[in-house]
Amino acid sequence: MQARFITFEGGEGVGKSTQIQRLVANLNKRGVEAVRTREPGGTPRAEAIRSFLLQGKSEEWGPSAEAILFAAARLDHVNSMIRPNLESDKWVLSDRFHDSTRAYQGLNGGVPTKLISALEQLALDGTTPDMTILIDMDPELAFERVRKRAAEDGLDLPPDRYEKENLDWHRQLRQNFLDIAKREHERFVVIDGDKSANDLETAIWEAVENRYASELDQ
Ligand SMILES: Nc1ncnc2c1ncn2[C@@H]1O[C@H](COP(=O)(O)OP(=O)(O)OP(=O)(O)O)[C@@H](O)[C@H]1O
Ligand SMILES: Cc1cn([C@H]2C[C@H](O)[C@@H](COP(=O)(O)O)O2)c(=O)[nH]c1=O
Repeated sequence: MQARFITFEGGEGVGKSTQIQRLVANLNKRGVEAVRTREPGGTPRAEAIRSFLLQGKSEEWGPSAEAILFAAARLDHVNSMIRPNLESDKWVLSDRFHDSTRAYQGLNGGVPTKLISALEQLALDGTTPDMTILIDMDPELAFERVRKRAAEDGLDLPPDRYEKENLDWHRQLRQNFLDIAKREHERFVVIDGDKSANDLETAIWEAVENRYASELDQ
């Protein structure tokens, strides 16, 4: 069976982490070895860059430098984690990947497409996702979920680098992802995130099963 590389994308709090865990479990039930990872991060070196970026320490450097840092983390992630797992026939599911750089640093941050494309070429070097699941939802509703989670966990954490941007910024971000998905409609599946976690799980499983029916039947 050919190993597949699936990425999850979308704004803050739309349910990516929840659904990626469920998809790994569903694939495992079908006898598929699947591993879960995230960006920025997924390797010790990339996690170090994640802390620096999400604590906002890079903000004063500007969006182009931040895009370069996300790409540096991605280069290590692809070379040390994603590609080796795919080569040993494991499916890799990543919570965010290069479309986040396009949407956050490129389309919202104003980083020129030429730089974004050059960084993609450098970091991915041909390791492009086979399928991208975009969980699309109103950012206001998604932030309600994030606030509820923080209240339930008794946490009073400061918002991270991008959570603190205003609602218009996040509405534009949502549109950016939808525009990317429209341009690359063969790779993307857009799922409405405004449903229960169980209904979302079913919709995502149907999309994956539909696309890889012959492989999952082996
Ligand atoms: N379908 C859903 N309905 C209601 N709440 C949900 C749903 N899916 C996830 N949640 C809750 O919403 C919060 C955010 O979910 P999750 O962490 O999966 O989102 P995320 O997209 O990975 O977030 P982030 O971008 O902040 O990492 C969590 O508290 C989670 O339990
Ligand atoms: C990969 C990637 C991520 N980001 C942003 C998006 C989020 O605000 C954070 C990651 O946090 P999460 O809770 O794990 O979703 O980083 C970005 O701006 N550019 C990127 O390439």
